[in-house]
This record gives sequence, structure tokens and C-alpha cells, in this order.
Amino acid sequence: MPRPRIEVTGLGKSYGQVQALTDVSLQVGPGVVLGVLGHNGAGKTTLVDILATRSKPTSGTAKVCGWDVARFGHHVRRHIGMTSQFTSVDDTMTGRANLMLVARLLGASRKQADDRAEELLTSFDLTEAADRKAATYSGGMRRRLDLAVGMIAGPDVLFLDEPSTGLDPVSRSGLWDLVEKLAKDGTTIVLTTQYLEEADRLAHDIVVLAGGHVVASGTPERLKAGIGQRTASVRFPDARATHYAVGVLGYAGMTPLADFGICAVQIPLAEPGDIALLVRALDSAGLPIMDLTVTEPTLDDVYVALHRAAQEKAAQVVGQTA
Ligand SMILES: Nc1ncnc2c1ncn2[C@@H]1O[C@H](COP(=O)(O)OP(=O)(O)OP(=O)(O)O)[C@@H](O)[C@H]1O
Repeated sequence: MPRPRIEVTGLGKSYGQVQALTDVSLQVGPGVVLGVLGHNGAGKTTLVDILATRSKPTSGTAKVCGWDVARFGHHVRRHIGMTSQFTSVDDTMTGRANLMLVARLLGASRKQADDRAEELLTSFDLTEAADRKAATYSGGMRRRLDLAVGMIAGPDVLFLDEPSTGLDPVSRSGLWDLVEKLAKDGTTIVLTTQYLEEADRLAHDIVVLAGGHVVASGTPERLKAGIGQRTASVRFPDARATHYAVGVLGYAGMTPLADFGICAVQIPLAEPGDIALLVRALDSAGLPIMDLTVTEPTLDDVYVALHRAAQEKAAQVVGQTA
């Protein structure tokens, strides 16, 4: 098994009285996209700042590419790239000049910087706009240029902070394709985002932070299967059939929830066989099904459930100490 690019063990960070992170442990391998989710103030930035050597932990350890971030920051910085919501692009310069400037600052010769800029302009689909000032770029182009700047040194680990904020759906989808390609080529990506759809599409692994603690972790599929609920929605021709269906489904051991106004019944599906049971029960009762849809749980469901649980826990603690 390849060595993890990021290894975090019992990480904690306090700012005076504020405990921003508590006992965070995680590992991220090469080519893996880790989605870091959490509400405002959950500790996402604190975690990324420590991994990117912008801040030191107060307890525990974090290693990036084998280097302890607190002791060997200069080595860590040689392996990482960053992009943020506030782009690092200089508007007054062309896309090419932006890339060349950063490459030169990182120590490349003029020829090396020129070659790297050309390579990145091609990969990030910016060749045609290469010699235009960045001020004339669309939001999607700027974000692609920002990503290209973050990739100049060919980092093993890239930190992406809400990469698709403010982008239209087409630009966002293009950006997601690029991020997926970077991961396929082996770059480890730490993606902090509030967009669950973004995490669902890009992340191989997710950690959810709340109050500085990891409250859930795993693949998006595992999180959804563990917390979310599949639901069937069945439409009937009229209110009479809907009433009858509620009785039939209740008798079959289900918990139907009816909306008589639209002649529909919603049924939570707890077991994999429930959908067959549902159809058999309705069919045996001679009830005509006008429409049947099954809604899969989303990361939003997981997130809302976790947030609610964290709030309830906090309320209990307040109740106990009052
Ligand atoms: N420099 C600081 N001094 C004091 N407290 C801080 C500092 N930086 C962060 N905090 C506190 O630490 C906690 C975690 O903040 P952090 O910025 O990591 O959260 P976040 O999840 O990134 O939030 P957001 O989504 O709003 O960026 C918050 O309570 C915040 O107020």
C-alpha cells in the first residue's frame, strides 16, 4: 500500500480559550480527494492552515509527504500547492505572465518557466486566452488560471478552498473535470467546501467537522448509507385509492405518509427488499399505481442529520451544566 501523503494523529489547536480543533486523526493517500465539510467555525481552515504550515498545532502531529509540518515546514512547502476563493491572480498581467512570474519566484529559469506556463495553459484550456490580461477573463477562466498557478510546482498535495464558488454550472462542471484529472494523475487533493454536491462529485473520502471534532468520516456512499434514508413516493388516481393504500401499506408493516391533496404516499425504505414488498402489497390489493419514484439519500441529508445531532449534544451539555 502506498504511504499516505497526509497523516494526522490526535491533532489539536487552541487559540487561547477557543478550542478550534480537538483530537483530529486522518490519513489521505496519493490521488485521493479528501472533502473537508463543516459549518462556519467548524475548524476547516484551522486544519488546512496547519497542514499547509501556516499555523502550528498545539497538540498531536501532522505529516505531509512524510514531513512533520511543525518541524519541517520548508520541506512540506516544497510538496504542496494552494488555491483559495480569493484568487492569487494579478489582473493587470496576462495569464501566461501570471504563470511565468510564479514559476520564476519558485526558482525556475526563464526557459523552464516558459515551458511550464505553456504546459499548464494547455492542460487548463487557456491557450487562446494566454496573452490577454486576466482582468478580461470570465469567472471560470480565472478559477482555471488560479488552479494552474497552484499546480506550477507540480505539488503532491493541493489544497482547494471552495473551488467552484460563484461559477456557472458549465464552468463548474469543467473545473470539476480538471480536479478529477489532477487526482487521477496522482495529486492528493484536500477540498474544503460548503457545497455538498461538490463533495459528493469529487471526494473519495470525507471528514465532517463540527466544533473542531471529526463527527463523521468515510466515503460519500458509506455516509449516505449510514445516515440517509431511501424513500419511495407513489401516486394514485384519486383520494379514495390513496386512503386505501395507506391502510394496505400500514398492514404490510410500513409507515406511509399521505398527501391527499396530490394523491401521493411517501414510504421510508428501511430494507433493500422493501420496494418489492411495497409493489406486491399494492398490486395484491388491486390498487393502480400512477407513478412510483425512489429518492436516494444525498450528502445534504447526512449533513443535516449530523448538524442536528451536534446541536442536540451541545444542548444536552448546556442542560447538564446549568
Ligand atoms: N486566529 C484566531 N484567533 C482566535 N480564534 C480563532 C482564530 N482562527 C480561528 N479561530 C476560531 O476557531 C474556530 C474554528 O475556525 P475556522 O476558521 O477553522 O473554522 P472554519 O470551519 O474554517 O469556518 P469558515 O467556514 O467560516 O471559514 C472558530 O471558533 C474560530 O472563531
